[in-house]
Amino acid sequence: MTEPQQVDVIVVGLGVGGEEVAGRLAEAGLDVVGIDNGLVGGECPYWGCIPSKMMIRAANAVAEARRVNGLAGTADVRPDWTPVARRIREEATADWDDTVAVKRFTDKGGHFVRGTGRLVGPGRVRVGDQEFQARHGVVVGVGTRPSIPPLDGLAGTPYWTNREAIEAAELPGSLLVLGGGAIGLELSQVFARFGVRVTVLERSGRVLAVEEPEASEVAAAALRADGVEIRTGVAVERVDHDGSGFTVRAGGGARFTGERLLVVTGRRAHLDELGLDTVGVDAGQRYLAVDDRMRVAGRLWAVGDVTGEGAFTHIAMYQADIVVRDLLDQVRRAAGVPDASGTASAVGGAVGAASTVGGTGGVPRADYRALPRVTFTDPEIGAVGLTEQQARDRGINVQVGYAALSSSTRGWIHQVGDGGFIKLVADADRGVLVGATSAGPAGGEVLSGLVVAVHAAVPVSQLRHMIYAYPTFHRAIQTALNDLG
Ligand SMILES: Cc1cc2nc3c(=O)[nH]c(=O)nc-3n(C[C@H](O)[C@H](O)[C@H](O)COP(=O)(O)OP(=O)(O)OC[C@H]3O[C@@H](n4cnc5c(N)ncnc54)[C@H](O)[C@@H]3O)c2cc1C
Ligand SMILES: NC(=O)c1ccc[n+]([C@@H]2O[C@H](COP(=O)([O-])OP(=O)(O)OC[C@H]3O[C@@H](n4cnc5c(N)ncnc54)[C@H](O)[C@@H]3O)[C@@H](O)[C@H]2O)c1
Repeated sequence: MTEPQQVDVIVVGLGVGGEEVAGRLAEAGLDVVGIDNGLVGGECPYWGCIPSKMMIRAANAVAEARRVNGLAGTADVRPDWTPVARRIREEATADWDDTVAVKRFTDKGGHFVRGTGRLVGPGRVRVGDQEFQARHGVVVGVGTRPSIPPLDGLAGTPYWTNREAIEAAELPGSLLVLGGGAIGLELSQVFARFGVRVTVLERSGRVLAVEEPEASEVAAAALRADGVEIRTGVAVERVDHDGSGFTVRAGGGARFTGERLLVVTGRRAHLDELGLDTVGVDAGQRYLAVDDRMRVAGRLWAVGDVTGEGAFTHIAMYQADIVVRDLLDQVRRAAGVPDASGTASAVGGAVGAASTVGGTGGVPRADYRALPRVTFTDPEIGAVGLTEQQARDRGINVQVGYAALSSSTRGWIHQVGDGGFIKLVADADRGVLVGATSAGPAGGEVLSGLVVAVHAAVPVSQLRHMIYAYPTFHRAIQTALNDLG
């Protein structure tokens, strides 16, 4: 082993969060090594958000075309998976090749190493037979991998995770989906709309169990209308594969069969692989705990899914911005620049950039009160902040307001496909919203106003006396506000 190579920053894992941090720090003039053992960009562009939303776009076009019947004449819709699979291969993933993403990073001045990075001491990372020592810090953005339940018979069968489902060039005749969470519901609806016989097997009492019960009902009803069979409260006991199909046996003698089995039962961080013990950090945690500046320990930061603060691309990006600013602030301080303003040119280079990027206004602290999330089923389920139950569990003096979209003018006009609602959760003592759900044809877009309301703690009295355009879906927010009680 040769002497470690001295660099400014080492980023382990160049997924959504890591790539953003590494790229921006390299652009700022720091000497950055970025390490990834998979594809630069991570899960989101290759097996997650982007290709799944391309599938959803296509499946929604199929569903909307079918709605011509009864609304606008007749339409004979014959879905074909070929253009969807082609688009994912050619436009989204370049056939799962990250050449462009690597170049994006190296063009910014970063140094890329393909391999598995592991901490071997404070500021030190080994990858293969190379070792790097970081002057300013190490950032860990290694994401998560599918959490596969230890079910009898499952290991060794050719089950799918999200990766095989996204890569599918041809669709099976039937599909069992283990897990009725975000991935399970989004992909089940897509495949059903393309003619696959889909059965969702969910362990808990309802699908999308982290959201409001009303959201679970809307999502389940929509999927059932697309022909998906949804079973909840299913305790899977055993999985078998006979070469041509799967059999899943569950409690009470239930038995389900399908040509393919998709296992989407959550995700898991793999902290044991990171060498955390060499820097005094507990590798037995479920996720890598961070403070509100994304710091794990001295000069060690983490970003994205591995932090357990919400497995969403927008969280990884939000955290990345904090890491970049905090790290550059540290660089500035190490260079003895007392204040961000005015002194940049005196020290030049990266420190100059640090003063600009991480400087005036200070380093923002992470605040997840108004964490938005959207499950892209049709109708979409958008949510922000606390659910009613979470608010009650925190001892908040809760008021709830509800409005069904089908009772709104726009919902009535929309007619077919108008399932959804607005639900508001208010803190009656403070007179502000602490959470909201917006389910509907454009539920994720309608959500934006509610995110502002929760984030900025806009008084309910002000929200009530705003003007809501007629006849929009978001006008149902006003109805729900008037229902608060
Ligand atoms: C099917 C699906 C759909 C999704 N849809 C959405 C959506 O619509 N909206 C949304 O906000 N989020 C969505 N997500 C979640 C989103 O993809 C993740 O939140 C996001 O990718 C997290 O980014 P990350 O940087 O934390 O990790 P990842 O994207 O997982 O990247 C981690 C990277 O680290 C690398 N790595 C791991 N260990 C090491 C190591 N030891 N050394 C070197 N490299 C390593 C991996 O190869 C990978 O490239 C979806 C996820 C899935 C699976
Ligand atoms: N639109 C989006 O933003 C989007 C889309 C997809 C994924 N994601 C992210 O990816 C994460 C992972 O998605 P996911 O759907 O894998 O996880 P999830 O945690 O959302 O859902 C997993 C589901 O599987 C169920 N389950 C667990 N073990 C089971 C078992 N043995 N049998 C039957 N059911 C079982 C759980 O009760 C849960 O309902 C999400 O939490 C989300 O943060 C986001």
